[in-house]
Amino acid sequence: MGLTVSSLFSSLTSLVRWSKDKDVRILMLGLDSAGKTTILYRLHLGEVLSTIPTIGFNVETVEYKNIKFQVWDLGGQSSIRPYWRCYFPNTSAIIYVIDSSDVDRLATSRSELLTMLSEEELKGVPLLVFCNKQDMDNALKPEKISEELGLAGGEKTRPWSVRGSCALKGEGLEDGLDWLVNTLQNQ
Ligand SMILES: Nc1nc2c(ncn2[C@@H]2O[C@H](COP(=O)(O)OP(=O)(O)OP(=O)(O)O)[C@@H](O)[C@H]2O)c(=O)[nH]1
Ligand SMILES: [Mg+2]
Repeated sequence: MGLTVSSLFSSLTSLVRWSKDKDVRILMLGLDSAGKTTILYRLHLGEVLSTIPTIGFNVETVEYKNIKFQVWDLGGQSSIRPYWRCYFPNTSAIIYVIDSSDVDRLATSRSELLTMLSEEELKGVPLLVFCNKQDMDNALKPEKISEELGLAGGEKTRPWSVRGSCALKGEGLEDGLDWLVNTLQNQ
């Protein structure tokens, strides 16, 4: 019993130390109009803001379960994508956002994702994919997008998860963050 209490205390202590000391820097990437900025402000303010295309980046602190995430939301237009790499150093986790209804650009989104994952600076960094806009009639299901991305066959160097979300309704976002918190804490 004594041992159990002491090991519980020690895990709690390490959890507190982890959340205080660790600079949890999250990069949120994906093609233009995927919903990144909408997700950022949904998480930061708890509401949906009207957005314009991001030229450059937005950065906000998102506090979730006593952990402060510094979330960097980068513009996704093709002319801006080459600058994503400037933000790669010291990244704790990547959130990659896909517009599930943008079927025509899924291949482009996959190719941008795979290019990014091949970067040395992001080696082993956990990846959370949000298949956003699940409210749209033509949205592909997360399972289908996951299959198209092909991570199950090829990505063995990092923890990853592909999940559905609807930023407008706030659905799926907390489940995704829960996965991220658990993954980071178990690293
Ligand atoms: N139907 C639906 N629309 C969404 C959802 N999330 C975002 N949108 C809309 O998609 C559009 C683009 O959203 P943004 O958040 O600006 O997209 P972004 O990924 O930041 O785009 P860039 O800044 O250009 O890279 C906006 O009109 C949002 O209201 C969603 O879950 N469902
Ligand atoms: Mg944006």
